[in-house]
Amino acid sequence: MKKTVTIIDYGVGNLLSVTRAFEHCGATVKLAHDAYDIERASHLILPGVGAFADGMQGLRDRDLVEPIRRYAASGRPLMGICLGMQMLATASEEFGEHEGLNLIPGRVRAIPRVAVDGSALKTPHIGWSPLYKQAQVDWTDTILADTVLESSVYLVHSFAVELDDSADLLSHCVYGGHRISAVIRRNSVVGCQFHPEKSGPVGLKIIAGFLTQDELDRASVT
Ligand SMILES: NC(=O)CC[C@H](N)C(=O)O
Repeated sequence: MKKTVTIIDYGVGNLLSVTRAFEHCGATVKLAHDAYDIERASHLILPGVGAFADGMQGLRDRDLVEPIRRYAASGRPLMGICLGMQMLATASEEFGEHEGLNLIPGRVRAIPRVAVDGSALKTPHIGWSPLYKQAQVDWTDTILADTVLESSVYLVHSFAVELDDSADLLSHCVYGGHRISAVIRRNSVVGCQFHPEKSGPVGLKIIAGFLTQDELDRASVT
């Protein structure tokens, strides 16, 4: 059955490329502008490009913060992309201290300016990086299930999520020898620091994997 994906339109997001990618994977795409649209969604996407503070202000201006938190608590699938992933965290240090959605506990901090070998590290990190899976994770029920190990994905970012609980990490990238959270997940909420809509066939597999995710039993949502 054709899945319907609802993309949150809060004034800060690359809606067109995300829409095209989900439609390419066979989904019907709707945009969410208010709480009603979010309450009716079965698969919700939080895209995002730009500054964390602007993103969260965009949600607050539209009274979308609590509806997104209620949606996540219901156990339905939610995917945050790039800035959208960062907004799933507790808070961000990007240009100050800003509260996030706190759906996956962690803090958004600047990626290091110095590589582990002591050389200077350019930011933003722009380009393709292999996606390394966490060995202890059971992949069968995740969005990465069909993804080839160490497939490359496309990133554009200067900040990254540092998780409170490493059990929420599904996959990491490596930049300058530092581990960068690439895919994080708690309950039905998943975040991609990279852009799956711009990561070619691998990105489309990850998007298709998200479409296979179904609502969790509410009792299992921690
Ligand atoms: N491409 C982006 O929107 C980046 C998100 C965030 N501002 C960061 O620098 O990590």
